[in-house]
Amino acid sequence: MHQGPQLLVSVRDADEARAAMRGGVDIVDVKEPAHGPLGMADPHVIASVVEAVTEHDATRCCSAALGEVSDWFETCAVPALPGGLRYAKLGLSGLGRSASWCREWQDVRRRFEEASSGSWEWIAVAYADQQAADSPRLGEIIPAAAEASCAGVLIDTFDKRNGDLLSHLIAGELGEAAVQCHASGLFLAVAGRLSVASLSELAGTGCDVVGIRSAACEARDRQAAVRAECVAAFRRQMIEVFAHAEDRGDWRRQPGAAGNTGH
Ligand SMILES: O=C[C@H](O)COP(=O)(O)O
Repeated sequence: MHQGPQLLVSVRDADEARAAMRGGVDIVDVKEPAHGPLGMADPHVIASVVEAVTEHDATRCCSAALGEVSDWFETCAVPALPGGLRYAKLGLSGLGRSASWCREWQDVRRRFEEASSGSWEWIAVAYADQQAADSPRLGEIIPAAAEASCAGVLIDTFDKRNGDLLSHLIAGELGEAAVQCHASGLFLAVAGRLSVASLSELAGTGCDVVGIRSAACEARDRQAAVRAECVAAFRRQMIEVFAHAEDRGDWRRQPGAAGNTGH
């Protein structure tokens, strides 16, 4: 059994979730890619993915993208999330110059919690292309995530047309982020147009979760459907590359082992 990072695959519906599970995904992330980097799927779709995952294999878990915090400013009501989610995440784009982004993030998190009967843990999201996203900096988000009792931090890219994660942050910066996250009881997930070619650089960073959508789809087109063969091929490479780099990082921490619980 491999002990490297867990593999997260973003899926848009239950069919894609089943394909990702055939390919060996660990964390099934529900996201509508047509609605942006953290596009929220319809709550009924989220519920059907949770059901498909629970039926298939209870050892896998689900996360959901809930859009950007700013998406919910003008909306009176946020939708109720279905039960069975392990993690949820909200983006912070557009809040880079807001002195009150932490409070705005907290307010939207609270609204989702109050609207829903189930519970989950939060993942804070830092965009590697922080200027394009106009989001708070990674260095501000990690302590805020710890303060908010998040389970982890995801570093992703905002503009999916402009480079991958490693074109915005070098492996050393990801390694520093992993050290800071782990010191605060948070796991570190990384994503952003990652491919098998990214794996050797990621292997020394200490990341706990590797997230993909593009690499899980035919021809790396993130709007296309997730294919089991693409997920399986990525997973095989991930296990191999991380096994060879065993002594280079502290990647043995897994989501769920964090000191923080609840939200
Ligand atoms: O959370 C993971 C993202 O959905 C990754 O998507 P991407 O590989 O297309 O950047």
